[in-house]
Amino acid sequence: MAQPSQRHGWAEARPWTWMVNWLNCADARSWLHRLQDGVAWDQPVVRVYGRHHVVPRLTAFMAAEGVNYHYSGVSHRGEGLPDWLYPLLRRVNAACKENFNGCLLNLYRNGNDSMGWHADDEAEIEPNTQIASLSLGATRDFCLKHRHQPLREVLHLQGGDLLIMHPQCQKEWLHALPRRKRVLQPRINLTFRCFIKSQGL
Ligand SMILES: O=C(O)CCC(=O)C(=O)O
Ligand SMILES: [Fe+2]
Repeated sequence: MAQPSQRHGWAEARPWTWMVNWLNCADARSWLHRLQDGVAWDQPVVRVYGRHHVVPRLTAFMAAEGVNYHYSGVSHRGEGLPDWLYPLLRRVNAACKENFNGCLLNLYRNGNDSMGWHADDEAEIEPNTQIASLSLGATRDFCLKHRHQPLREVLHLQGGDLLIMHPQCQKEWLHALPRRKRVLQPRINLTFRCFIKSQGL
């Protein structure tokens, strides 16, 4: 019997590639600790529909000089990628066949921290490039829903998993990381992105 999605012609392949255990346990744990202790984490205030909110997680931004990135009233400026990130960046670049020049980092201190529905479709991101999302630490549910069709997915992302979001993922789908009260351990997520550099740099 055809699945409902096939009967309605919605059986196209999903626009992402999920690489489970892309980093082995030891590497995933050592990157988690290094990032937890070595990154200057911040808790920005964002403006959404004219109201100010403290984001429910900690964040950091790392990018090449000349990259400027704005979302929800928050501005980030690239100051060069740190040398210690390159061994990881080279592996992510090779897995995705991209040349990422920036990374947004999120630290979810426990299951109370979250991220709402959105797509990473800002004008500063190079069109038709992949976004690579590396998970470290606690397993969390990563939810996706199609913008126009009744399609939803939940991926249980574990420490060491690499999720490659293809360009259609931002065009046609939204994603979110909902609160999960039972999760007590921290999780770090890095999203590697190709940013358009400002003119003249
Ligand atoms: O934490 C995650 O898995 C998602 C992060 C995310 O969507 C983002 O940084 O844009
Ligand atoms: Fe995102």
